Amino acid sequence: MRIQIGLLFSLTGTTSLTEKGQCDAARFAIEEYNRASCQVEAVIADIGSDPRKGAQAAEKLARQGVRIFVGCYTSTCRQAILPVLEAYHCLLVYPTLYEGKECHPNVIYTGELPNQQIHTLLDYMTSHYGKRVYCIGTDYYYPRETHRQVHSFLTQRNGMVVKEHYVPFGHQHFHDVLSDIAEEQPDAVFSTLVGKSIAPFYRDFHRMAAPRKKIPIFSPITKETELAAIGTPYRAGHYSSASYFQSLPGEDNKAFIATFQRFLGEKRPISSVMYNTYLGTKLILESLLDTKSISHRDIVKQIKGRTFPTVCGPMALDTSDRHLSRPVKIGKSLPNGQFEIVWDSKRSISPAPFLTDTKLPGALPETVLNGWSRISDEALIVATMDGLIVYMSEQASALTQLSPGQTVAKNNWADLSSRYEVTCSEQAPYLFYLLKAKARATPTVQLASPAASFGRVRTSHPGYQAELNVARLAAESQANVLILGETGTGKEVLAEAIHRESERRHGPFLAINAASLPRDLIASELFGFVDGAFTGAKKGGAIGKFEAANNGTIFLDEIGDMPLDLQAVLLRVIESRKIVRLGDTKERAINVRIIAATNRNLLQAVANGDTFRADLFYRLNVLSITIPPLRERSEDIRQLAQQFLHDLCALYGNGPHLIEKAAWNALLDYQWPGNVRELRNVVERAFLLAKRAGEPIRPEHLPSQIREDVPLPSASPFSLKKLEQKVIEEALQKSPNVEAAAQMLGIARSTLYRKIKEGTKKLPENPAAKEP
Ligand SMILES: Nc1ncnc2c1ncn2[C@@H]1O[C@H](COP(=O)(O)OP(=O)(O)OP(=O)(O)O)[C@@H](O)[C@H]1O
Repeated sequence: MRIQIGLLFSLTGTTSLTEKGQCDAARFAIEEYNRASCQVEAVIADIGSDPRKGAQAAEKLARQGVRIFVGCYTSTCRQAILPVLEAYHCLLVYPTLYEGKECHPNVIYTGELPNQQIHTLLDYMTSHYGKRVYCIGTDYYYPRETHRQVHSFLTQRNGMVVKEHYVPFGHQHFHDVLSDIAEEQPDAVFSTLVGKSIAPFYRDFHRMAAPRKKIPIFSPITKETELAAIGTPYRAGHYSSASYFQSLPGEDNKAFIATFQRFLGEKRPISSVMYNTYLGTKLILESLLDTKSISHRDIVKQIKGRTFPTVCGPMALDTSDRHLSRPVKIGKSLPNGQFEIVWDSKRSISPAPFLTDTKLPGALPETVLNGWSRISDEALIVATMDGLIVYMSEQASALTQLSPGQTVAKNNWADLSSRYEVTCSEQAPYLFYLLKAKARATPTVQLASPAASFGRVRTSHPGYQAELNVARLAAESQANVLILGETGTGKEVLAEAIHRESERRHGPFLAINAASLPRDLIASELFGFVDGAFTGAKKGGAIGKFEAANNGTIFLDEIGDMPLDLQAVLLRVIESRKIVRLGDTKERAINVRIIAATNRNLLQAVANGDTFRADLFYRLNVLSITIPPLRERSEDIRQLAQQFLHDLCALYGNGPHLIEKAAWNALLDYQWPGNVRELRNVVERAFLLAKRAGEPIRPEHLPSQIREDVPLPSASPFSLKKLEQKVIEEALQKSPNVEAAAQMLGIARSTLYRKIKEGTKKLPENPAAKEP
């Protein structure tokens, strides 16, 4: 059996500097394999740093029968080829470090995740250099998302991102940025520049910023390949982190370098992305030997859960997802273009693709994180229940040798108490330790409660709590915000909470829904119009929502449905902070913060390149918050239902206060396609029925789809959709018109129309189920 493996790399284009090495590494792994059994052919496609080309190349190869791919460097490129992988049942080995938040069934990820690479690098940076950091990156998803995590990490440690700056792909002129860095004098620079921008930035940085103060650059991307392009004397004294460095000691690494360089025909540097590509390709090839199958399911089944030796130490493909647990090192760059290892995790760090914002399992109160050192002399350490230190006040850092990110075993805490007076308070999911040098008396300290509150939005779901941390940051900043979440999850409620907690709280909060407005009216609604601007325009004209929201916040709901031409206008407004009314030429300055929301996969739309503009996406996505669907936060169903019941009792003066156990079970089992909106409607309906009967809420007061809801048989991604289809179908059948069906489902009419249009369900034959 002759097997073809598609190598999707950019041999030309702005990121070719790094990707050429990755392509060589995959070829090397294949050549090594073929030496034993000559069965595999590498089919190379140059995707020219262009995601669309990547998708086209993948599709062409898939049509020719290729089922295994290795490749992609940028996340945008990976995202672009996912639909091809799904359509043709292919597997992709994605060998590049990335921002996480993904676990696609057709992908194996062999690059480092932020919890392995970024958090370790930031820990080192903050403990050795300081917490005032200047971020610079190339303008696309990975740098923006990574800087968001840097921001979140630093804020939790009383640090800050002093400024964030982005440049387009291939940008090579850094004079302005470097003057800015020289002015700001941060403790460190964090760079996510990629490709051709790296060498000019490091060179100019050396010339301009460095002489005043030794400011190091920390970058997850700048490795041996890039250092070679930077050259001497510009490349020494900066930091990176990864599992692999060429300078790793050990005979096995020496042998690997020697054979790889022989294959390359030159003494070219070897970097971690190259090693991760070699490793990923090798894993697939070894599995092929055993399974003799090119089915992505068989290959993954074969590799999952296995531990295998590497020159960096043992690694294993996690059984629950598709990322590697791995040891991580931090390297400091040397004049010769290699790294000196300055820190070594000495153990495998498990992958946490969905724990990218923070290591915290839940939200710690801001008061503790930001204010402790200012308001108290006590040394405070906060650790998770299994001993991972997630926060240390300045006093605690001064008093002990410990640092955040370290795990302290239970008996070692006891050891500390021989040197300090230690008071421990357990408030799950955290342990709070107060330390004092032994000679001093211990005053009683009231620890702040770790429960978080953000206006009406309360949650016990750890993932959502972490997202609410970002929402709090958003409230403190002027940045644009993008809220992602299914319909009815509370995007508008959260947007309003951010507004209410921000400096703009005394200004207006105006919401506009792009999907519910006729296309022709969106522009006039947003920007206003002058007399005679269009046929039928109101006499005297009108101001638009942007002007009306001046000094406040505008909430643009369903932004994913905004027509492309209007997206261009919106982008101009965001950049210039000026609007022009329709039919007018005069520019008017506005001071409005934009919070946008969508329940669509905008990134996919950006990757496809035809429905949403990438530049607008990145403008809006300065801070993005994802609200998990209600079915994933069952802990909130109870809390929200109780809150709604309480509100209803207060509103009606009396009524049932109790929900019977059987009714609770039905509520907790149900999948809530309409999310919080649906829950609120269901509780209100049940409240009124039970009130009339003078009873507590029982199952018979709940709608039939909830009483009869059968738990999903498995975590199949398709069953949920089917369930949703069933619910929509039933609602349409039972309702006299679409409006009533939408009400029954607890979703907006526009949302129901969209779902019908998406092919979720065709309008039924029932002639009654039509528009009124
Ligand atoms: N945390 C909350 N507390 C109380 N009510 C909530 C909460 N979140 C959502 N709701 C209720 O759910 C309804 C839907 O919320 P919202 O309109 O904010 O959702 P959405 O995600 O913007 O929906 P859509 O995508 O359909 O526009 C609201 O009317 C509100 O009453």
